[in-house]
Amino acid sequence: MSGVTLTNAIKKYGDVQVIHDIDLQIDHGEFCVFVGPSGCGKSTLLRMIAGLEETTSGEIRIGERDVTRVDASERGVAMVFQTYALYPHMTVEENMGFGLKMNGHPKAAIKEKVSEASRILKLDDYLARKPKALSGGQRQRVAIGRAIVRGPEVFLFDEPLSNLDAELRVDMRVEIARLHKEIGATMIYVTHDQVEAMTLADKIVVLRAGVIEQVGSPMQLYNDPDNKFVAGFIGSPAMNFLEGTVEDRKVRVPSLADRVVSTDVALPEDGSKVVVGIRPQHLTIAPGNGGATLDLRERLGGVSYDYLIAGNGEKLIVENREEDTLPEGSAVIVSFDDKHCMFFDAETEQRLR
Ligand SMILES: Nc1ncnc2c1ncn2[C@@H]1O[C@H](COP(=O)(O)OP(=O)(O)OP(=O)(O)O)[C@@H](O)[C@H]1O
Repeated sequence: MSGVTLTNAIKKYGDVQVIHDIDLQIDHGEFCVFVGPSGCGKSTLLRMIAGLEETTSGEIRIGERDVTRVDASERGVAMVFQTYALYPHMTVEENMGFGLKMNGHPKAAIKEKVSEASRILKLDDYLARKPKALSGGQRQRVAIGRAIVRGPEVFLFDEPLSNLDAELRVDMRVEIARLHKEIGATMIYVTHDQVEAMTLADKIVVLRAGVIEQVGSPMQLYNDPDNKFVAGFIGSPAMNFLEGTVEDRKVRVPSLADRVVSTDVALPEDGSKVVVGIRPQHLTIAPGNGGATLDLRERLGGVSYDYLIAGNGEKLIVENREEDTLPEGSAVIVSFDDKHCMFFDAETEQRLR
């Protein structure tokens, strides 16, 4: 069994602490995705697991082994980076087998491992080519192949798709999901793309400023975020947030013409400020004086996104599946079912439950 366990993991660069006391359990065979905004420490945490960054204190285990002070090459992990760094003068086959060759593996064993990886990644037709004769997506597949032939217990991916164009990213995302299904190894994947996180992960770890904000399955984080940060980060387009005031155990939303929202969550005392969160697909608009204006409509085909400006300047996005002809600049009434609202403490940003 080769899950990964972090206990009180801390990373400091000099006096600057960038990873704070991380406790995390990644189960054997799990696809775990680290997400978070730029600079939150995703890559650092991955590199600590890989052994490419020293862990200042705390413990990292792979399966039963404490690998905290173990050399990267001895950890049983293989890493795939954003830049694939293939050897330009070697063929695909030689690139994939190179690591094994350097470790003195017999030729026949290397050939067998490379052909197995090539089968999984559908690279059979390209084995004799040099990297320059491959597309970006094919090159990244070779880089993944290089990781597979090493037979690691844990695969680590550091934003492997961010150099690819949008269409290829989607294809490669599907390939990586398929690869995980086929080989069933533990995989840890870093991205700042929440769509990648949602579609690939069994478990998402949301990081902010070196701290775990929440861990859970994609739908757990989407349906039941612990705080405003996670609620705003998971889901696309992002959840809308509006200022509200508690009154008589309800919430009044000034920017939507003082719409009053009922809820059975535990609200703070009257007069307190709260943040009301509601997802774009739970809002509908109709012409009328409801305190908001349709600023811009973005048509994507089957769906449109309506960008509204509500009273006091708050912005809202509404997902619209109708063929609506309402002109931009119209005054609109925004409707929603109260049960779809979430509430957050305005100070701590924690979810009110
Ligand atoms: N060698 C270093 N010395 C000092 N600080 C560093 C060093 N490497 C990284 N950091 C800092 O650690 C923090 C986390 O960086 P990291 O690269 O892990 O973030 P990230 O979430 O992967 O960001 P991105 O998505 O932009 O790659 C950042 O604030 C960064 O400036």
